[in-house]
Amino acid sequence: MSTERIPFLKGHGTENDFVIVPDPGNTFDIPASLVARLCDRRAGLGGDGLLHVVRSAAHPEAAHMADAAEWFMDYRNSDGSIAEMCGNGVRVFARYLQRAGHVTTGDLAVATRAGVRLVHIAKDTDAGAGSGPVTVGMGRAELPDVEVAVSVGDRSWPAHNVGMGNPHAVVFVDDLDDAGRLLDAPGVRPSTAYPEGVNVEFVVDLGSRHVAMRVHERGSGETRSCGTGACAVMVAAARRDGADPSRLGHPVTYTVDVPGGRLVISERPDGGIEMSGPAVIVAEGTIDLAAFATTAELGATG
Ligand SMILES: N[C@@H](CCC[C@H](N)C(=O)O)C(=O)O
Repeated sequence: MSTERIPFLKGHGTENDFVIVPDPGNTFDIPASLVARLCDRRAGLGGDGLLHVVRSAAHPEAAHMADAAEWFMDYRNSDGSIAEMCGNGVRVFARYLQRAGHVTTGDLAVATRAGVRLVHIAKDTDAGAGSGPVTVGMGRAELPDVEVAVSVGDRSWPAHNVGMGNPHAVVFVDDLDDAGRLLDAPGVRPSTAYPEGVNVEFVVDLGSRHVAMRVHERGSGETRSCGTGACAVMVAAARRDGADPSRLGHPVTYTVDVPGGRLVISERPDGGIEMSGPAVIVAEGTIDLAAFATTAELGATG
């Protein structure tokens, strides 16, 4: 990257936090190593992931969606790896577009690696600018017919295999502490079930159609929320509870509490899933790229 200073914002959705890099023309090269440094909570800005904001027409992975969605969410996990979709991220992405004046409240389409997602930005509440919830059409869940199991230490549970554009394994446990410290990724078997890795959600019941979860995210570790994970949890809970909307013939709604807040998720009889939650921008500034170069890189350029 030749540019020495680039703009950034910081935002979160239910405390799943992101470094946002606006780059409409896709002129910045942001390699995985730089993503990891920017997301580092001690040596960088800190974040569970990075949202690279690019016009679809300017990005080779999104140009085919440019007619349907002007903007592409080029999402990266905090270790620099690429993911297909980020449910909290797409709400924060929409909030950034609103704040930057690219869109107003109402409907917009966002291109992602999982396809185009329709987003609705609600009007502000009395709480101030950017306070209205953001609702995202998350598409349909895929339910591969493969038995999977999740383990932590010497304990193991059968898991629900749910695809939300990205892969999830959902386990129902008696206590969220059963997940342990989640510093390391839980074991998931068989390894062939998730060749690209997996996000793992641990879930407890709080009441009727009300659950709480913790998550270990592929590429980011334990986070305080995962939007796609919450949708996977909703789908798994509805199947477990005999509340499959396609059988009932009406929508089903679950409240999913995460360590960083609350998400409300509905599934329609046609399988379409909608998620609502907050999206907040908390800071804006400039990144001095020289400060993120390694000693070796500085030596090579200096
Ligand atoms: N936090 C996100 C999911 C981000 C991607 C995930 N770690 C993966 O690799 O699939 C969300 O809110 O959905």
